[in-house]
Amino acid sequence: MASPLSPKRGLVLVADDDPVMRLLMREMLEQVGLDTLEAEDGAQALACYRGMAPDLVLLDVDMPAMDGYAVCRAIRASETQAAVPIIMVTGSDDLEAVTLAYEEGATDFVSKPINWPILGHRVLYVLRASDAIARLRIADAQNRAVLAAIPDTFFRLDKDGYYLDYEQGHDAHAGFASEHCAGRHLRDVLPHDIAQRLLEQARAVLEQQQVRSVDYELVRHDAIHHFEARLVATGPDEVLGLVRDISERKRTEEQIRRLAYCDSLTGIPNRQAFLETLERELTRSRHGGKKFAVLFMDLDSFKRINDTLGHNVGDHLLKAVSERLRETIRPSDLVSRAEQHGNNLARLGGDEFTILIPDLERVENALNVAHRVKEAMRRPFLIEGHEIFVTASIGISLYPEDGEDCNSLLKYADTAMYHAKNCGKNNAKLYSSSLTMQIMSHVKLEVGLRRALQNHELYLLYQPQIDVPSGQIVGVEALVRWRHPERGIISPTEFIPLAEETGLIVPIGEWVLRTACAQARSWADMGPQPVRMAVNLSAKQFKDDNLTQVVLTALQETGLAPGLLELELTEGTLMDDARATMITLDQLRGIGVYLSIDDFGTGYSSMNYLKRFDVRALKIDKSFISGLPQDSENAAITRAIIAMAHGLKMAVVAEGVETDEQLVMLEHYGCDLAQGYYLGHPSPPESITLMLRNQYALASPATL
Ligand SMILES: Nc1nc2c(ncn2[C@@H]2O[C@@H]3COP(=O)(O)O[C@H]4[C@@H](O)[C@H](n5cnc6c(=O)[nH]c(N)nc65)O[C@@H]4COP(=O)(O)O[C@H]3[C@H]2O)c(=O)[nH]1
Repeated sequence: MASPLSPKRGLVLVADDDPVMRLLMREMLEQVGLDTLEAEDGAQALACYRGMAPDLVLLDVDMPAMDGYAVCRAIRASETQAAVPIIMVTGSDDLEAVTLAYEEGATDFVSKPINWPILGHRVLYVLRASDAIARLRIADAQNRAVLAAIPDTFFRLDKDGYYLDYEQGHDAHAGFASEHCAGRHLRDVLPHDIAQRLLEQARAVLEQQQVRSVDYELVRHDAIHHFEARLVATGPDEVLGLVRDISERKRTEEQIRRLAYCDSLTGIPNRQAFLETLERELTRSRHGGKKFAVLFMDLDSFKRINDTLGHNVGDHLLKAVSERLRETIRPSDLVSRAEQHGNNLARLGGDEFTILIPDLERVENALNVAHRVKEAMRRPFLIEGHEIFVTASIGISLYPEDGEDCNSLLKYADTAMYHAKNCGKNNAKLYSSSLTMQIMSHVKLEVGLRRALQNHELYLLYQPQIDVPSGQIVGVEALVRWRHPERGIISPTEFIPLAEETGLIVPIGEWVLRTACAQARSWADMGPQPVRMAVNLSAKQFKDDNLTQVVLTALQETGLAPGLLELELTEGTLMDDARATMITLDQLRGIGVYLSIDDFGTGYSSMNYLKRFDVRALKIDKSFISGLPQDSENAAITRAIIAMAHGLKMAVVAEGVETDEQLVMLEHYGCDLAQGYYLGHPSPPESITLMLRNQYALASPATL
């Protein structure tokens, strides 16, 4: 009966000169399912072995002519591959025979007298063991082949971190010599921190029986090499490590990272890189209870430069800007950690740049950086022979005050930047939640303003202008108001800038002009001395190519004499683009309208310009009048302006006259006209009609 232990049956050569022994042996072996062959002497045994290739040889030591030892030796000598198991049958307790048998290459022995019942099992066991050894040999050969084929260095470690062995890989630069490591501790071979990490991971590998890897860097032959050690448990207390030089892979990864994270034009980090830096900073600051700021910078006139000087110059400018920013944000107040430095600055796209200021102790630090950036941008850029002047608008958001996540912080810095732009460019503004409210209401106001004209929500008030010596009303200024359906009356100081920004000033201005001209015409028809109608023109209106035509049409449609229309311009409007201004002024003068300068004294106040522009009158800003008569400085300025204007044959209007004393003083200085609450508030047309009626009645009662 076959033994349940036997994995496979086989062919056994039984060699013995005693036929009884051979018979018994064969009987026992066939009992356990083995096939047998027999040989009656050594020579026959050898021939049989060569001819039949048995799986096992049972060999009696004492045989005539060629004994068992000689046969064993001959078999072993002829073997090229796996060794066939040979069991020698020796005399009882013949230690010398046993020793000799092993020396000749025997696998096992049985001694006489043979324990027949167990012989078959013994043979089966040896067959199985030799089978296992053969398999092990194959596996070992395969392992060696694999290890020889891969370039990695490999080693074995015990659980305490001692190298059991160490086999250097193909790249001799990468590893250590075998004798340098075998028997030594990781710490004696590698820098302490790397050894520690390897040891920790090796222990984890033993605990969890999972493959783990550790990346580390070593300076080898004056160059930094990156290595990856993969650790795998090969027993309960033993770890196999495969070490590969991954420097090339790291370089490729770095190259890919650079391509994915760098702005190709300027070489600084791009939006993606910045967002990731921001994310890391957020986590760091959250844990460390720290603050940081995000600066959002936009160049004020980049589009103009691109359009006028071409994209090539635009690209060069962006490069130069990023370089200058890099220099500007280098000082230590900006950079908390060296490796962070490069990523603190980024180009989000177009002319938008961002800067991260970590470890912010005071908000002022962020403002200081913004200030430095602004100053750096103001220095002219020399690009392809062009001297280019740019300014920057900067918005700042703060963590944690303004937001708790990257997108919000970036969005708020952007919002603050727009606010800075709206506040006159070349500005830096902090974001505050009230700013969002402000912007929201700004947007709502804009939507409302677009409807205001159609819905007849705009109307004009008129403020009288008095001839100082005579006290007569000689003119009125038209001042627009907006009756908002929900908010009530809105001042022009609030909605005119918005109208300018959105371009709505052009249709609104046109409406004001037509309405005012029509009103002036109806007053002109009322009496002998017609009053002049002053209308404010904002800068945008003045630049509108259609302005002259609009003025002409308003005059023609209403039939108002051009000399009765006064257009008030501010100094800023006139100075903006001198050449274009001269042309428009010439055209307006050609029509015959009266031109004056509003808010004089608050801007450039240049006499040269006044001469060149050749306007008929100037209005002294009310800020100079309000201090009179006590403020001696303002008094001196007012007197000087009046004298200068008269020298240029210009009439002078004083704005904001609120008291009798002011009027007396202005009269004393020779001021021509005055306007202000003391003389009349901005009023509805009916009130002015009444005033004019009274005036005409007093002058000539017969006309009433
Ligand atoms: N404190 C004080 N203020 C006085 C006194 N007398 C008059 N004012 C105010 O001073 C402003 C004078 O107008 P502005 O300098 O042309 O300044 C105007 C003008 O620049 C602009 N604006 C008004 N209407 C129009 C318009 O139809 N078109 C354009 N483009 N701008 C306009 O809005 C500005 C403000 O207009 P308002 O709010 O009507 O304010 C008016 C007027 O109400 C006084 O005695 N004391």
